[in-house]
Amino acid sequence: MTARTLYDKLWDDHVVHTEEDGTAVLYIDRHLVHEVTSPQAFEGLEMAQRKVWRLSANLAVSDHNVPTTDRSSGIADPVSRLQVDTLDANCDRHGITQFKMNDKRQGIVHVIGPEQGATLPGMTVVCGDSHTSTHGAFGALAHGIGTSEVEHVLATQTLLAKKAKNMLVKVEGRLPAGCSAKDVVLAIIGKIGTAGGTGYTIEFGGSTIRALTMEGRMTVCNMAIEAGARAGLVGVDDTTIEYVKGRPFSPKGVELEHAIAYWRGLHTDEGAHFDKVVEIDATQLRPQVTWGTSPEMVLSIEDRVPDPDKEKDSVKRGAIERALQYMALEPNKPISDIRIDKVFIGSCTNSRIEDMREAAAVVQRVGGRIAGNVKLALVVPGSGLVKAQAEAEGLDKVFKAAGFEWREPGCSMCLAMNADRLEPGERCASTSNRNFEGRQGAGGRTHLVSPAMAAAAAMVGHFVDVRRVA
Ligand SMILES: CC(C)[C@H](C(=O)O)[C@@H](O)C(=O)O
Ligand code: SF4
Repeated sequence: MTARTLYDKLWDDHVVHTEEDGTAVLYIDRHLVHEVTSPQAFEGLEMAQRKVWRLSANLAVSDHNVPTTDRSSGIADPVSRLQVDTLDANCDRHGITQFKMNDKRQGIVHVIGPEQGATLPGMTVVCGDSHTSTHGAFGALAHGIGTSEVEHVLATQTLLAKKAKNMLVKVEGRLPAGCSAKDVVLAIIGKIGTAGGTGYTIEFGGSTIRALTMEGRMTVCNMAIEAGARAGLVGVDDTTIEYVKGRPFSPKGVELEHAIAYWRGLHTDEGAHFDKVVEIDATQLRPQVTWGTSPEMVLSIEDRVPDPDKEKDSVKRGAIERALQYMALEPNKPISDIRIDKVFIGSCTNSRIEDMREAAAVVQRVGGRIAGNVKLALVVPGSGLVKAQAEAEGLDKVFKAAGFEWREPGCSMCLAMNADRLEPGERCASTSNRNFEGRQGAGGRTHLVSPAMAAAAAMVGHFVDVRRVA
């Protein structure tokens, strides 16, 4: 048999039918649903008088529009309230399992899927959300879909798809102190660009990736979409299997044994062909900070803001100039001199328990309170269960004592769809995944960093090499 990549295997195991032009019908194992991209899908289903094809494949949660402050009196904003109420009503009507806003298991869809064992190796996982790539960390074929596709999946449990090409991003070596999975993925995007993965499914491999925890692998796959690839993947190993075992939705007993036997084969065969291979030396990494308005505009904490005059390519020069203007940065300014107004530790990239621990450890190490110029520092756990775990470990106390706000789970300040946002001109150190103009609020300026770097910036008031703070 010819050697196959992990992507080839996942694809082959889910294809129901392929047309001559390559369009395939893929079977979908898990459909995650949130309030933003599902209302029209349910409406379409009802207009066609269809039922949900396989109820148990669906799991729903509201995350983008939920408030992160006290929820006892509901949602103040009428638009957000309508979105959340609509999802509740749709799930109730169809009998779809949903974690409602005040359920302890509620959280960001990409955090709760894996946490519940609803995301499993070998699955096809879709959701009307581009960061569905996160779930590829489990050796699952996972990607975002549009609202009309959400309706298609609800109605048929299948999706029309065309196979992408295979790309391998191989990261080798031990991560230096102060660097984490976030720095790895920012560096990858810095190298290949936001279009580098377009048309590919990216498998992340190499010793650095193997050494990452499942949470770290999720952080990397989460941002595959920012590298242009709809899906990111990591092969299954003991780390994967250990993480998956014993979760509410995972198989048990003999079913688990059968599943593990299958999962063990979910890696790329020796000698399989990749259409593109990129190699990264992790030992050379430094903590990363984005300076511009695209995730590829990224440098290390030891660098300076780029100088457009040094760029020969006029298109690139124009892009740098525009980004610097929006970000209100002067060329050649040391990244470590950039002062910030707000800090956001959260989002589906970095809101799991290890992220909370990493940030709290820095806060504790530096000691004292957040810097005077930092108006607001938010810590938003990715789910109610992450929040409870963090509280059991006393992390909330560490944050609160230092002046951070400890919030309820949701997308929060990752994007301006709820009450948490930047005001025009404000500058934020954020652990999220997108730094586009206005992403965190009209006129807001976003710098993407790791949880450790965000915590360090909060304490010092400007970006700082986390290896240098106390
Ligand atoms: C609202 C949703 C459709 C969107 C996405 O697809 O990713 C959001 O989650 C984001 O991060 O921009
Ligand atoms: S946390 Fe941010 S990136 Fe993730 S799903 Fe929510 S809005 Fe999208």
